This record gives sequence, C-alpha cells and structure tokens, in this order.
Amino acid sequence: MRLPNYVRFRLTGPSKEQSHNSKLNGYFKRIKDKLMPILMWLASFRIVVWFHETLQNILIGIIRVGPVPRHVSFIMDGNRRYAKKCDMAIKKGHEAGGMTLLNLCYACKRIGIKCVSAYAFSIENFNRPREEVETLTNLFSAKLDEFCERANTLTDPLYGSRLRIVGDHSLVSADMREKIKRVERLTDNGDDFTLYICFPYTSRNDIYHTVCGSIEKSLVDSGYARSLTIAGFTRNMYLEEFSNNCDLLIRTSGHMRLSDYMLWQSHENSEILFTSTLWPDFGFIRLYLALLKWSFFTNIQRYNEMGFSLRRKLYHALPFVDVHDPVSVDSLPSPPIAISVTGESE
Ligand SMILES: CC(C)=CCC/C(C)=C/CC/C(C)=C/COP(=O)(O)OP(=O)(O)O
Repeated sequence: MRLPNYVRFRLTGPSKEQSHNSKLNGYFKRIKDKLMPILMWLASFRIVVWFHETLQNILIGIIRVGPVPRHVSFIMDGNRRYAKKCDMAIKKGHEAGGMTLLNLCYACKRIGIKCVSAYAFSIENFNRPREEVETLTNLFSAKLDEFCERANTLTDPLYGSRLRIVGDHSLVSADMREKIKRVERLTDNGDDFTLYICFPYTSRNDIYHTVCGSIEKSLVDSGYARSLTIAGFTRNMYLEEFSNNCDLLIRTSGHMRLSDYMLWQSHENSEILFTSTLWPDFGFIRLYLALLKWSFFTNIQRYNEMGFSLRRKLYHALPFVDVHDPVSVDSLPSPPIAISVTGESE
C-alpha cells in the first residue's frame, strides 16, 4: 500500500528535542532505531492513515471557522542541520525540506489560505559551494515538475494551484528560465491557491527592480510618475497582488532575522513567528498552532477596532459587579472655583 508522503516522511525524522541536547542524541537515536520498524509497520495499516487524515480534517474544519491569513510566507531554514542531525547527506536534508513545503502547501490550500510564498534561494546563496548550488538547483527543478504535474492532476490535493517563480532570473541559466516559463504557463489557470517560490530572490532586489521599472515607464510616459501610488507600485512587485501584505511570516531553525526577505510586505498587522524547529520538522501541527495563534489575535484586534471590549462585556454579565459605562471628560460638570490655601484668589 502506498502511504501518503507525510506519513512516510514524518516517520523517518527524529523529533526537535534531539537537536538541542547532544547528550540525548544517541539515546534518542537508539530508541528511534528500535521504534521505527514498529511505527512503519503500524503506519502501513489503512486504519492509521484514515485516523491521521480524519484528525487533520477535523482540525482544518475548526480553524476555518475563524479568520485565516490570506498570505503565509516561509523562510525555510535548517535543512543542512537537519541532515546532520539525521546522519544524512546534505542533499537529503534539502529533499526533506522540499517535501515539507509541498505538504504544507496542501494543508494551507485546504485551510483556505490563498497564497504561500517560500524563500527557496537567496541571491547570497550563490556563495555556497558549487556542488551545493547545483544540488539545490536540480532539486528545485525536480520540485517544479512535481508541483506542476500535481497542480494539473484532477485527483491530487494540489489540483488547481498556480505556481510562480519570482526573483532575479537573469542570474539563472537559460534552461532554467525556459523551465520556469513552461511551468508557469502550465499552471496559469489555477485560481484556488498560488505558490510563489522566491528563487533567486532578495527583498532589496525586488524593490530595486520595481523602482527601475517605474523609472523606465515614466521615461516613456511623463504622466506615469505623477499618477504612481503606493498600491500601484506594490502591484508591480514580484509577488503581484500578494506583494501588499504578508499576514504571517514563519522562519524556522532559531535565527531571528529577516535576511532581506519580505521587507516591503511585513507591515502593520503582519505577524512574524520565529521558531527553533528545523524546517523539515515543521509539520502540520506546528503550522496549525501558528495559524491558531494568528487567528486568535486577529479576532481580538478586530473586536478592539469595533470598540468591543471583552472585559466590559464580561463585567456587565456578572450580576454582583457594579459597572459604569465610561464617561467622557466633556460630560463632567465644571470644576469648583479654585480656592488658594494662602488666601489669595486667582
Ligand atoms: C518546492 C521547492 C522548490 C523546494 C525547494 C527546496 C528547498 C527546501 C530549498 C531551501 C534551500 C535552503 C537554502 C534552505 C536553508 O537551509 P540551510 O541550507 O541554510 O540549512 P542550515 O540553516 O541548517 O544551514
């Protein structure tokens, strides 16, 4: 029986705690080696897969009741450390990361999130060893084909998805540019869900290119610069209509910095979550908890904007608490005439 990718994959990776305590590493590894065959055997039962899927369906049904972010973005950090932790080749760590991304896209699409963007390759990543850059490019190319095929397969959960590869494509080979064009064309009609893969990308490069584009247009049309608005400028950026706002940005693996990513998009109500979990370990449950937190705080914020106070409502509901509505300064009577203690009137 063919198991879904997430089941097969989750069972091959150790838990997060292992990365934090090197002394426990060997201990966990021994347990994992003993438990893994049993877990694999259990997972081969249809009932286990059914249970896993049913639980996911229930959780997704619950979260869909509240507000869900429109645009979620990931800084997928920690693939190499994951590979090291699991005694695997670095390539395998990146492969695990690619699989995690596709699984999370599936979950996000079902939750009703309209767009996921992922920082797959920063322009600075070209400074990595040549073999690693090649490995990443090949993996990237394979994942594009996989996504494209799934987005066009009626029975696949990713069916109806649109794929966009954004960034400075002058830095990639002509073959890769061709492939990017092809997969974008093949997924053009997907309107349920969009995945933006940022490759090779940095925010400053995105802003720089948009500024250059605007200057070029205003050289042709002198009225363009005067009519340009922030919204219009934003729509010209790589992430098109999703350039305006990233509702939730998640960075894995413990680094607390943006690394030149989502600089324009992170504003006002954007939430940034830094987690120490390595990217390949960042599964459905971790995403779910992040979304739950986002949904809770967004609700509170929306109620506050409507002038609704949960505390006041609660106090009003209690019979033994005497609550007064807030009074404005203007509605108070004028203060008495001041009398000086020194006897001198003002
Ligand atoms: C679907 C698709 C196109 C997938 C792309 C594959 C993928 C997950 C790419 C991310 C590559 C990357 C530079 C990760 C950062 O981890 P790191 O190598 O910096 O790890 P470290 O922080 O442990 O050093």
